[in-house]
Amino acid sequence: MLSIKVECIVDENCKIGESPVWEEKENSLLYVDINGKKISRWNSITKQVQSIAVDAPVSSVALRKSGNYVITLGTRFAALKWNDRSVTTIMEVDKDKLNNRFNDGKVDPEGRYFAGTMAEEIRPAVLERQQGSLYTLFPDHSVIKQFDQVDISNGLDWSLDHKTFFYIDSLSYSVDAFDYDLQTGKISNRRSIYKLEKEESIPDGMCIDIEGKLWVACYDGGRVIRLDPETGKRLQTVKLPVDKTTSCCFGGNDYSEMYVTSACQGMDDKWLSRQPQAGGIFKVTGLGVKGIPPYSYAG
Ligand SMILES: O=C(O)[C@H](O)[C@@H](O)[C@H](O)[C@H](O)CO
Ligand SMILES: [Zn+2]
Repeated sequence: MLSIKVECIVDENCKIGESPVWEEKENSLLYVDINGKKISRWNSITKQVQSIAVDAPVSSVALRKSGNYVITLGTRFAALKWNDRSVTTIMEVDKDKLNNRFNDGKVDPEGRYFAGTMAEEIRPAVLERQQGSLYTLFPDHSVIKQFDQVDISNGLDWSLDHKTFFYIDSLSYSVDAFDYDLQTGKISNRRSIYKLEKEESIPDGMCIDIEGKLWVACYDGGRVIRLDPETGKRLQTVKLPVDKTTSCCFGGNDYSEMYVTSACQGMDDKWLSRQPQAGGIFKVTGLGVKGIPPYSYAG
């Protein structure tokens, strides 16, 4: 019997920690603090964190095939060169929506960067609704809008056969699936595969494991849950010592560890004193299932 262990590896109070991505080449975990406006890299060997501050909310980071990274910054897709600390805009979206920002993003198996937008929150999960859209940045730097009318564009990933795209609009309290056309990057046939239970609260970031099951971080639920997208059943719940769990990814040795980000924004002093690790980064071992490496942006 494996025993699950949860450990806080970066004890910092990210306002909104998000977008954990394992970078094998650097033995490191990348993540962002959206409202802390920084991108960080935790080295699993030295245990040191390096950070780059930026001038706008940074909501996701992804690897780039040519080296370095791509990020979603404000309403821009941008390139980030780590050593130069330079950020260059690739494309801007939602130019007519001044109160919007990007939220979660991830690269598809063909190297396209998917990321969605939302209105700025007044407080957690309170915002002008239906202002967001889901976008795709292609390797040639063109952008398409996949759909609009999104409340909080959040977790996303692809099935292991690349025929299904999984997506979360947080305020729908649902994990959805679409048919995915890997050739064109187009999606169709939206349906719900899982509705969150009350104590699971709000679905946030998501990743897939090597058995094709989905792991969803539950914001205000203090947990990650494992779902079977075929049957729509929850298979497992892993609780964390903080309520605002925001996202998860696999990484570490052979992708056998899970990394979970969290947030502290919106918590009062009493809540924070009960959960001093709120906003920290956590490592979960002993799950007995591995993940898959992240894809890199091909542009
Ligand atoms: O982490 C994110 O994806 C958002 O930027 C957060 O703000 C939360 O998801 C949201 O508050 C929960 O509803
Ligand atoms: Zn999120």
